[in-house]
Amino acid sequence: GSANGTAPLALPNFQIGRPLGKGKFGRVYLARTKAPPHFIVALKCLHKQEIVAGKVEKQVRREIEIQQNLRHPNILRLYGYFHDSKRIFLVLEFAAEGELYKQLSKLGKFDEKRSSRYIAQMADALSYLHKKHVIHRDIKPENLLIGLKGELKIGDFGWSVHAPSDRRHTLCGTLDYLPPEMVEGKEHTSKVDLWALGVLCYEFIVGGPPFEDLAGHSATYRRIRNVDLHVPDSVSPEAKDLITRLLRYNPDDRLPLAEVLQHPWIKKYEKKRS
Ligand SMILES: Cn1ncc2ncnc(NCCc3cnc(NC(=O)Nc4cccc(C(F)(F)F)c4)s3)c21
Repeated sequence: GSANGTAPLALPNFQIGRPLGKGKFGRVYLARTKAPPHFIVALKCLHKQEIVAGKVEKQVRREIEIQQNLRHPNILRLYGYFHDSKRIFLVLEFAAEGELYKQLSKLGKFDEKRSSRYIAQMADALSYLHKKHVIHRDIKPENLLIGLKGELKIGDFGWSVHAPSDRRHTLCGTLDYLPPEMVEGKEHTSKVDLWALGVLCYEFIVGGPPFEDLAGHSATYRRIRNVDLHVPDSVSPEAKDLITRLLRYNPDDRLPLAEVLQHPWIKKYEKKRS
């Protein structure tokens, strides 16, 4: 029970603020609890008929079940959810600095110090996820947010699964982050996230994904399968070394997360402990 007699996680208990963004299946609003302490959250509103039409209700359920049990500073918290006749609401941690991809498109690319810190935070979050046998499977700038202290937060576990998984999904959205094994519809393991980490590192430093091919999907597929990688000379040798150790065709040849966190390019920019 609560002060006004309704369950705490219910719409009447929230004051809705400005829209924060809109995704495929619904909008996100800044919100706060009416009753003190005024807890600030991001409220994602999903429309049930769109979820049913998109045949993604299983994924939303899985996301809620997975994300509710995750506690890590670089993973956006899902505090809970509630629904009314037409909508499902996800009560999410509010990431005060907003969407990472917006900063990336505004700046064009990140300097290597900022990129290194983001990649270190990603590797930390991914090793936490993999220890819980969760593969995110959808690591890309659009799913990353930035917290109050400039820290990276992985959001949107809509495509995460318990490892290993070979469930075929109609993969929607960008192909740029898919590893060869997913492009070829093979069984995939948590090592798909290692490939995505390499793609992300390249995109942060260079400003665009490594296998993008404006000739279209099949050209991108081919470049991914052939690991047709060209790292510009503007990229430092240490950063290039990490990228090439993650973007390996064979999942078992990809640098494990523990070694990513010990890589010279990561240690070089680690926050100095005063
Ligand atoms: C923009 N913005 N600015 C600040 C800020 N702070 C927090 N959050 C923000 N935005 C919301 C980020 C999200 C986190 N988790 C999500 N989860 C989801 O959207 N799940 C989901 C939906 C529909 C269908 C499916 C599936 F699986 F069925 F496909 C899964 S969206 C913020």
